[in-house]
Amino acid sequence: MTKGLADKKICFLGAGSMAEAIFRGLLESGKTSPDQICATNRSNQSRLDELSARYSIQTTNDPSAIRDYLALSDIVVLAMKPKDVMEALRHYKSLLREDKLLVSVVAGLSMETMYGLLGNSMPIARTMPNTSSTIGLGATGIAFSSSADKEHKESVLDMFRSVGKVLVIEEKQLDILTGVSGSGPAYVYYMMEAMIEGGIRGGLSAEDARILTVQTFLGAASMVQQTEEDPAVLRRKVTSPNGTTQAAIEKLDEFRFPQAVQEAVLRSAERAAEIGNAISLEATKRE
Ligand SMILES: NC(=O)C1=CN([C@@H]2O[C@H](COP(=O)(O)OP(=O)(O)OC[C@H]3O[C@@H](n4cnc5c(N)ncnc54)[C@H](O)[C@@H]3O)[C@@H](O)[C@H]2O)C=CC1
Ligand SMILES: O=C(O)[C@@H]1CCC=N1
Repeated sequence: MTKGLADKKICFLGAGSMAEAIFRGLLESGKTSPDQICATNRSNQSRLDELSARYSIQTTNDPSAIRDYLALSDIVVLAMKPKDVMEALRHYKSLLREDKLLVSVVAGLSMETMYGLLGNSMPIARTMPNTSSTIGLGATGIAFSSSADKEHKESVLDMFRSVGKVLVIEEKQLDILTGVSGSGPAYVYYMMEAMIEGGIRGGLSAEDARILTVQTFLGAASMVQQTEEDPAVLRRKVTSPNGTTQAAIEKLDEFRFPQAVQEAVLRSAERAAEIGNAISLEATKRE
């Protein structure tokens, strides 16, 4: 077990897909043991039963037990939907103090808004992981508050390195990082869905179209990673003059594929900012 997370108690506020991806990585990498982890939600008992059976962690949805776990925790991971954040931070703010570290995975939620809701300057790591963390192949962006010290940073880096690659960036870059890698897996799945459908339309069985598509994505991503070549260079190596790939790329260009993907990335970033602004506005209104 590394120094960063050794003996640290970690409480997850939210027990959904992101929370599970992170604590699964922590447990599988051996960076924490199950007794260090507690996952909580508001009311879904069967989900908590499933998680405690699968990972042997502590779970609860009882508000007073959540308070007890929070009081004992060194690290609190905010892993709920943006719409639930304001209420949760207000509800638990007396327990979220400078002696703990808050790790948020919530899209768009700024440190300024969190500090406004908490009314203190506890150390915060604002992060943006993705669901590939579930299998240790996540990509996570992290920005730290100025109150985060070396040990806090080491703990958070340890946490997210256990589920994939980590980039420490400025907070203002987190929204665009969300557009690339936070939402990114969905664009890739969308393209895979379309390729499978195209294969089926052309006469392949659904199973064969899926096998070929998955292997093509795995192979292409690994080629970029292992050869370190520019994707554009690798694309040109597939594209014989006047061949099949050129014909296909011309069709993608006809539908403005590159523009569509770029606009999607930017729109996701814009949406993250909108979500963050909406929470900030709501928080100020209710002060
Ligand atoms: N799903 C994704 O691909 C990614 C999600 N995120 C962020 O992660 C956060 C969570 O997303 P998911 O795990 O997908 O959501 P989810 O809907 O799977 O899980 C949310 C969990 O929060 C719980 N919750 C709500 N209010 C609570 C409260 N007051 N106390 C304790 N638990 C509470 C819910 O019961 C549920 O267990 C979101 O803010 C999202 O922006 C970040 C990166 C990627
Ligand atoms: O769609 C969302 O809002 C979350 C954040 C990044 C990925 N999923």
